[in-house]
Amino acid sequence: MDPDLSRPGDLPHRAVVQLDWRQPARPGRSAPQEDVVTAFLSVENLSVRFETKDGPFLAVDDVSLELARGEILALVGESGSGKSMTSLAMMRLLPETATATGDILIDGVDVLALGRRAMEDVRGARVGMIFQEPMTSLNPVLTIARQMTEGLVRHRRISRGEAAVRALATLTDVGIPEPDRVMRQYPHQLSGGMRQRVMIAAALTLDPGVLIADEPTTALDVTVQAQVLDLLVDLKNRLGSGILLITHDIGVVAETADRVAVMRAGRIVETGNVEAVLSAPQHPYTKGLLASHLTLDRVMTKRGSRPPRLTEKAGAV
Ligand SMILES: Nc1ncnc2c1ncn2[C@@H]1O[C@H](COP(=O)(O)OP(=O)(O)OP(=O)(O)O)[C@@H](O)[C@H]1O
Repeated sequence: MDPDLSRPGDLPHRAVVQLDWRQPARPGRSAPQEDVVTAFLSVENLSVRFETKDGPFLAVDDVSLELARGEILALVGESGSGKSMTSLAMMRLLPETATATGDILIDGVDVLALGRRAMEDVRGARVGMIFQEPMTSLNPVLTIARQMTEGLVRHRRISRGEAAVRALATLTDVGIPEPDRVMRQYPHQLSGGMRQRVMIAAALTLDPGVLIADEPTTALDVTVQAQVLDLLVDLKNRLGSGILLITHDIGVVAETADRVAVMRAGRIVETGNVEAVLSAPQHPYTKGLLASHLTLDRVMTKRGSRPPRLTEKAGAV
């Protein structure tokens, strides 16, 4: 599908070139121009506060992060550290008792300032979301075809027939064998791994710049987990998707991510390139996370021994 270049959200990430604002032009010199990896998603000083009977509680405390297209940023931390609240705030899907403050820019759009209808357009079209358990996101009484084409018909105003062609192509993109047959099936007729692939395909149909994947493999068995993670890396490389990968598993970070932000008690305590953070963690909490998982050698060995690419696999899950 050709991108609609009139919409900033459809610009291929490689085309993003901007003046480097960090180096203002001096008299007599032309302003330096260079390729800058522009953040598609930018979060600044985000806090999420709950009013509880014991008083206010900050589930997310002054979090800042950026994500460009074509990279995977892992947000890692133990249960309760605030990962999900951070991502739900980005999608404006927080519980009603929560209040978010700060700045969240998605493709230049100030998410916290949007009205409800405008936010519905951002969801799906600019940011796709994948959850841990696809059955909670897929509608059990609708065929896969119906669920895959709904967003396209609504957001892109194309016919059901055109939407079906696009849906079929996206199912093929995520490595689903016999996509024609899968289109006619219901979620319960698919394996867990296949459902997660369908979920990823559904999130991709509108060609969003960013995918938020909240523990996308936790509910899957180990072999299928590796295949789904491999798929995310493949999508990043092939389609240039930016992926925010939320996980409690440092092994998943080592396997998949380019950069990592380590979260603890609502705050980001350490951030950097994965190799740098995993081989020389600075914060005691990061050291603890690593120690409680695998020895460092094993984590880094895992990263070096990525499973074969999707296209080389004999059978998809
Ligand atoms: N409705 C709520 N009211 C009050 N506190 C809440 C509510 N929902 C979540 N919290 C608290 O917010 C904090 C952050 O929760 P969050 O779900 O973001 O953590 P997490 O890192 O995603 O954990 P997990 O991996 O278990 O999902 C936790 O301490 C949690 O107890």
